[in-house]
Amino acid sequence: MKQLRFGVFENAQANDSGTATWRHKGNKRDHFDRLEYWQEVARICEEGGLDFLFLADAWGWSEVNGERPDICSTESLDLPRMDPFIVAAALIGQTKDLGLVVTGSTLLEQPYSFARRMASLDHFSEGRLGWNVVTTGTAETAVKAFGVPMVAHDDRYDMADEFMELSYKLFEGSWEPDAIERNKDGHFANPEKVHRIKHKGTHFNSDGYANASYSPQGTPVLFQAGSSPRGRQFGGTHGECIFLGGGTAEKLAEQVKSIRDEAVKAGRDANSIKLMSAFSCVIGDTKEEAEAKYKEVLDAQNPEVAVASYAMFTGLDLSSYAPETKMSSLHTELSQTQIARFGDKTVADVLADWHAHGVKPAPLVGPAEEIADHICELADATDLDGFLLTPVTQPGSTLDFATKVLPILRERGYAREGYPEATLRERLVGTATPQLRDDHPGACYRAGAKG
Ligand SMILES: Cc1cc2nc3c(=O)[nH]c(=O)nc-3n(C[C@H](O)[C@H](O)[C@H](O)COP(=O)(O)O)c2cc1C
Repeated sequence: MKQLRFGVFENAQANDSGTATWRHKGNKRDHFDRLEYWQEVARICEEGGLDFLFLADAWGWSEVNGERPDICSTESLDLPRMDPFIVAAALIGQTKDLGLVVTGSTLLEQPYSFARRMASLDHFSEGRLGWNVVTTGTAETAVKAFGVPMVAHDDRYDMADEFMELSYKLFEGSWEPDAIERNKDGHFANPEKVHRIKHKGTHFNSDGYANASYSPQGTPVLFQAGSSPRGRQFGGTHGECIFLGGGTAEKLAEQVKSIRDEAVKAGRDANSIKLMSAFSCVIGDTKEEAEAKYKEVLDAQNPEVAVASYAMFTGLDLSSYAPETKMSSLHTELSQTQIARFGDKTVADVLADWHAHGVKPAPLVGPAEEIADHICELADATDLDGFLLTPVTQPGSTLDFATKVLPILRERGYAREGYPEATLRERLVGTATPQLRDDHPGACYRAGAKG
């Protein structure tokens, strides 16, 4: 039996993942732009002993035939959003142990300034920062908004590899961990321990000194969730904690193995990567109560959201097809996964499915014991290291999980008691020190960067 890790998926916007549950009377997510909302979520996470709060993010928005449908505004489907870095910064002083994971795009950020922002958060949080590395799937609208050239899918991962290389130089190689002496009778920093880094690449150039000094973890804990073959290869090379989108035990076990195999190919220990599956739940004292609770969530959602949101991923307007049309007869040049994954289902089945949970995994609906059983069985059958709760409503979903399911998992030995005195990396990845493991590709850039 493994002691599992647990995180909560959040997004600084009113809805996420293709659903729009903001109208539900108990859901406070529509106040995502108020600090009190985030303070409450963070407090629940920390009191519940969760490992981290994960702040997803995306740039851009989805369009159908070059337009943003009005329902995207009336139901707040992609916009507006808040900056996850600012949310994390605002929560550092409110929390003591909770890990804070921010999403940063290798397509749209500038590595040099990005490294300073990350180091600042890692310093202030005393080593509780994680970086979810994304190449930005919503690239087309995002690049137009940023006024930068479009980069094709696999090339975005090549660009991400180079972004990582330069980031490692800045995080690991410019300032040695003990460069700062802060000695009023001597030096502030030892010049022999501050190194110039040089990087001349295909996408990025940099020549100079990192703007911020070595932070408690050096490189923040690296999270990733790419699922394409190139995405898995990237994750196996750089990721320390990888999210899977959920699914059956069989599918998850296959994905876990494939990512561990990628790690080995990259010269890393297979178990140095922690694999966490997204999951969702609605909890009641009885099955009937949980089902009634879930029905309230579904009833609060405008059914047209499913049509608009599905069209965003595929460009297809499912309302224009007969309900009994087989999904296998449709075609898109956008996300083909969003057709293929429904196999032989009909248009009516898919709209019902999408209305219920969008791209999130279908929630487990039932009493806390049943949810805990499912988590334990999945962990035993798959070699997963943990789970990422994708809430249905907030902060209710997190509160229910933290106060009803986690105590059962603790009793059974699947979840740890309390927080150890450790950085996020030591706690989550199980490293002996706060820094990257020696077999991680970033470790070779420590002190005295390569040119
Ligand atoms: C749990 C989870 C969280 C994710 N969070 C984000 C995110 O915050 N921002 C983002 O652009 N993509 C996010 N993704 C998507 C992945 O990072 C990735 O872009 C997507 O799986 C497509 O990868 P691929 O092109 O390699 O298949 C997430 C995926 C999962 C499963």
